[in-house]
Amino acid sequence: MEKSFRVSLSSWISYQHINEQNILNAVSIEKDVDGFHPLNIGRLAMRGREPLFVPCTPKGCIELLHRYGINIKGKKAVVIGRSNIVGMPAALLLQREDATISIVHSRTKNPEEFIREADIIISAVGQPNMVRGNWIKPGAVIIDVGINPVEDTKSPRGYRLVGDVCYEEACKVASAITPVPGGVGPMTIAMLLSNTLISAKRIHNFQ
Ligand SMILES: NC(=O)C1=CN([C@@H]2O[C@H](COP(=O)(O)OP(=O)(O)OC[C@H]3O[C@@H](n4cnc5c(N)ncnc54)[C@H](OP(=O)(O)O)[C@@H]3O)[C@@H](O)[C@H]2O)C=CC1
Ligand SMILES: Nc1nc(=O)c2c([nH]1)NC[C@@H]1CN(c3ccc(C(=O)N[C@@H](CCC(=O)O)C(=O)O)cc3)C=[N+]21
Repeated sequence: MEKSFRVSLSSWISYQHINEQNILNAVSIEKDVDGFHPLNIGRLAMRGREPLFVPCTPKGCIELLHRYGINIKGKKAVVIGRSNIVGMPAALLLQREDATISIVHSRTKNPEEFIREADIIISAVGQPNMVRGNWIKPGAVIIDVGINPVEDTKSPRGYRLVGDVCYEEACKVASAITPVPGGVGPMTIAMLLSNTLISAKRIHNFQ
């Protein structure tokens, strides 16, 4: 009994250890609606190549900029955060749109120096109210990706959601800012549906 338990325990451990890279490599690139497969990310990074799918949250950020008529070409943009799912692909997309980008991360010294220069700010950090009003260039456009729960005893859930940007301060300085909730979050979901539709149409040779 004990011996067989040991054997099954070791196989259980190898089953439970989900390896992110193995999973991402296993997803068929034609069905990679998250846009996380290394081939898709590689194509996103290369000039003259097109990814089959653009990651949903960064795609939603660019869609918001387009829909609100915000010019990206030639603008200074800062992306705060460099994760594989948001910050890095957001920076690649802005660069593809001919912005000049800076990427700020946890090892950046004096992040506000970079942020103050930017015409467009995309923040994907996960730190409530990190970006203050006096870090923002007057007239800048702010896309706040952060979804951060903060304790709020007055809310029925016991918490409320805030972004990475101090909204009350930033809305006085920015020319446009996305709220949290009701900003990028719902766009992510819409872009996942958009990518799923693109995938289905391609698979069925549908226009
Ligand atoms: N609205 C939406 O649809 C989505 C929202 N989110 C939200 O966006 C936020 C970020 O998500 P995700 O990218 O997955 O998070 P990760 O934790 O994977 O990445 C956070 C990034 O922020 C950087 N960072 C951390 N602290 C600081 C700091 N003090 N100053 C500057 N940079 C810092 C990290 O730097 P380093 O690389 O050096 O560690 C890292 O690159 C979260 O709040 C998450 O919930 C995420 C996905 C979708
Ligand atoms: N591989 C991966 N893919 C993701 O897509 C992913 C992830 N990891 N890690 C965590 C973040 C977070 N995220 C959210 C998406 C939408 C809302 C959303 O729609 N929020 C609503 C509010 C919802 C509420 O009130 O609870 C809003 O902002 O209006 C929130 C959070 C996706 N993420």
